[in-house]
Amino acid sequence: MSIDLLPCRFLFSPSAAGRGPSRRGITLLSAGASPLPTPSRSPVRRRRVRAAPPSVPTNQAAARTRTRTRPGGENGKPSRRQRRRRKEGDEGEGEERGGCVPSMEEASIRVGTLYQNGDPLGRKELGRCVVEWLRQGMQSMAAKFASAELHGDMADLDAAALAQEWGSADGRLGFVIQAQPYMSAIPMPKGLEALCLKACTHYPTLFDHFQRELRDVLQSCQNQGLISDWRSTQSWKLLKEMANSAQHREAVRRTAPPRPRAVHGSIGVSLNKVKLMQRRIEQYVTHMSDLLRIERDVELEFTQEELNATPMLDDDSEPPKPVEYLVSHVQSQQEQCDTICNLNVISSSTGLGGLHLVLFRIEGGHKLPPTTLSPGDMVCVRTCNSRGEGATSCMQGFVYNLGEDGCSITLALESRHGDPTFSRLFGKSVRIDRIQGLADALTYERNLEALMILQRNGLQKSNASIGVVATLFGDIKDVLKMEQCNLTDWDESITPDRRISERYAFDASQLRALSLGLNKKRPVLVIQGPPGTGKTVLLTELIVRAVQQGENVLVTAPSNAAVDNMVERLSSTGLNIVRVGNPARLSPSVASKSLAEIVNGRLEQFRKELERKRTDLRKDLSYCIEDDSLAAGIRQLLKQLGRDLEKKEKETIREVLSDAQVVLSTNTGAADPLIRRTCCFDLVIIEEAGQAIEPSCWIPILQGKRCILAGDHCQLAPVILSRKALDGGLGKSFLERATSLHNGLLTTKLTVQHRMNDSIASWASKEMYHGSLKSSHFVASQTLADSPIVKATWITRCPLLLLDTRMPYGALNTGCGEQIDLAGTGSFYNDGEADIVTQHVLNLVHCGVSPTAIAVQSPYIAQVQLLRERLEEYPRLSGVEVSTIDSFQGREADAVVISMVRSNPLGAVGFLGDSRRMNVAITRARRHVTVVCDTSTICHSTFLARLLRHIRRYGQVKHVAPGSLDGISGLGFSQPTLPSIS
Ligand SMILES: Nc1ncnc2c1ncn2[C@@H]1O[C@H](COP(=O)(O)OP(=O)(O)OP(=O)(O)O)[C@@H](O)[C@H]1O
Repeated sequence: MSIDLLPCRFLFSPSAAGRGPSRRGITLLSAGASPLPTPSRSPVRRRRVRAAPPSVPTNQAAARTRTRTRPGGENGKPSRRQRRRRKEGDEGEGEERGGCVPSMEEASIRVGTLYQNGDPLGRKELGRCVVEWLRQGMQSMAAKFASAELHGDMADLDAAALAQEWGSADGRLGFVIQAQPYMSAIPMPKGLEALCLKACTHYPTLFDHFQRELRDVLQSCQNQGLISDWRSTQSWKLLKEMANSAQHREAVRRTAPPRPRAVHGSIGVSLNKVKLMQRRIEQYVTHMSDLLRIERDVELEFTQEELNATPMLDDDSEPPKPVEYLVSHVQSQQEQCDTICNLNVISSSTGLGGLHLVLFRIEGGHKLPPTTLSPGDMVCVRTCNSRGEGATSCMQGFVYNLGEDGCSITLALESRHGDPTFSRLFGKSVRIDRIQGLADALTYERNLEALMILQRNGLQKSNASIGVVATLFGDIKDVLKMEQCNLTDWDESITPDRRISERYAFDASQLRALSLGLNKKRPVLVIQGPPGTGKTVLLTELIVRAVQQGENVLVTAPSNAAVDNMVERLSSTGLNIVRVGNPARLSPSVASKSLAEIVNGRLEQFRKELERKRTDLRKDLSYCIEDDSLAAGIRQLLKQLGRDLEKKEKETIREVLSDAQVVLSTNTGAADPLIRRTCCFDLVIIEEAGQAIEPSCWIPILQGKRCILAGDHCQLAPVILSRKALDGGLGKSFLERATSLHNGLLTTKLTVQHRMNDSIASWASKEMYHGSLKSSHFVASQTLADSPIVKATWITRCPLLLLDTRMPYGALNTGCGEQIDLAGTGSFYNDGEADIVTQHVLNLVHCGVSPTAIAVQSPYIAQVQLLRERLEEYPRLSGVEVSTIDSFQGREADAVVISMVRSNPLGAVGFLGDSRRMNVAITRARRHVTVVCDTSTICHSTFLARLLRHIRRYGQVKHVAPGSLDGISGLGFSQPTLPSIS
């Protein structure tokens, strides 16, 4: 069917009004004078402006102006009553010109600006006046269209042709042209003419308004019974078809302004990118949870092995007695274990923080056997038979204390969900095993919980650490976008804060780290520092200054020892610090800062008073008859006193924690509800972050607005038992991962070490840090002999010494071979080396070196124990610290003596070849390092061979046999006759 669109145009043209009937004989109406009833407004339609129909001029503008000039409510805003009055006025008064008169603000909207801000239509900014103006124009056009419907003229129109006409590029123009007379029949709002002209030539806008107005007109007709169903009218169907036509859609798409991208309010990144981040988080959480589960399963296996390894007594054996045994799994985890059998539960009580304290005594009131158990040790508790054989299911807990009478031991047992499962221990014979590798269910749960929180809340606006999460899971563009939105600040050119520290003159790299660390807008900072570069010192200063700038700080570390080290450093700063953690696991030196101690101190008076009341009530109770109502009342009062104490305790804990400027705990300890519930921190600092597994770091990170990770990925890594979990990445620390993110944007490096003689530091620098570690000139040439109380001998002047147990012609000195620990630990010891170490330490002390300035280390626990025994034989040596390398990380000593132990024909060096462990061992020394070893075994590792070569070059070498050293003269052996090799 051929289509003649002219009549249609003509039909809708208001300019044709009064020129007589159209070709099709339709009555034409003038614009704005619809014969149809004014449509009632659909309830779903939002009308911002109430205006009388244009045909009815109103004084609304004047009324509105008047209303505007009336004094407003608070803040100049119109009060509710004024708004209501204005509304009433609007309804009652007419409008002078157009729908309304724009405010100065509206009038000042410029079309150019609208285009610039990506909203050329100015949908938002057009303002109610322009929208109203458009609506009125399109209403009158729609009325005409509907009137054609009522007069039956629509049937002749071909919808497809009309759609093509209006949908095509030309048709678009056609529609716009047709609309113009209707639009110009309505007076434009004053001052918005430019905007109105822009809007009334914008096809999608016009069409959109037209469609809505037509709907309203038709609905109104339906309401008045002029048509039966507005949706089935010819005009509506026609319009729908047009709207659905490909041409129309294409036209709309081409002219539609680009949609402003939805943006996440807190981080300024588009929602699509946020979705991508969330997907990354989910993948990460799934992966990490799997690895945690794998690791936990392997830990449980080890635990079971250990429990099964408990030697059982045979029938002829003595009555039950403590069984001491050693276990072996991973060498670095070797620890002696202890067991106490035949214990009875005496009583239980609740300790601070809801700990369930259970008191045990040996059956028959005997003394406890000699035990290596000490407060803080993790234990497993099981029921046992009369021979000490334990049941398979066990409970986990800690040694809380050992009774002073030597007969009792108190354990802190965990109760899950308020269920004190230990009640089943009552009346039974119980055994306690200490096993180092015991799978710690609580730690596992807390790590997993942190991952879940990360997944659920990580990108939520309410999450304080959203900036940190977005930085770690976004790409570099997201990070820069956040900076553009002024939400973060990665400025590296910040002028270092050169305020003089009371304690140290910081070097340039430290000052830079300090400045970056104090930038409140930097979500993440990684301080990567080789040994001795002052990470701990710097963190202490940073915490002090962060508190000065009004921040509260959460400080965590993977181990209790590292946290306690920070507590000690902060104790002298005068800050209000609180150490949270199981009181049994804290070192005595920090007890005064522990939450338990502080709370107990504050409650002392309250407790005394409560105890006095209790005693009085009990006395009263004793005078009462059993079923007396008075007795019941007293019992109630006693219960109430217990509740009062509990309440007071909770209040005090909350008070102490919220008053604290710095809260310290282990990473997993930060999941303690006491910390979680109390506050959100401005700054979270994780010390020794290179030693922590990633999930554990999320526990503190998610509690702060920004975080600082400090550590060294070339020192000890997290200990992982499962090979699969290790390969999956659980052994890679957060610090290591964050260092490589965003081209190193998050990281700052400390480059100057302030601890070691340069001969010691240069080995670490070359071997581990690509030569980037420099020595401060204050320490570069320091030796033991610098101290006025130390005799200057060739030993005390020598920073590096190798005591070789093999003679120059290749024979190993007697007694210097390695031996496997007969107790079955899998650990090694070396008698000859223990002897040489002891003699050497005696030499040093004889020269005037303080025993407390000497640290003896060995990677093997069996050797550590042997060395302790040997040194204990000499009271003069009391104060010399003997420990495994792992437990000495983070600390330092003037002189360090290392016993390498391994000496075998195969050249097996075990985990001595772990460069990170050896890096830690050597770099603990300030002025002197002695390595005692069998060089022919050790040099089988190329890494260790390079260490030996370094010592030969920059230090001294002496071949020694046990007993050849004279620890009494102080010059036990003469200076090597052979010059050191250069
Ligand atoms: N700017 C400085 N001026 C003088 N001494 C400093 C400075 N910075 C650090 N030190 C000293 O250097 C030694 C090492 O510092 P610290 O223990 O903080 O280093 P670290 O990086 O934590 O070492 P590690 O990683 O080996 O544990 C300490 O004795 C400390 O007092």
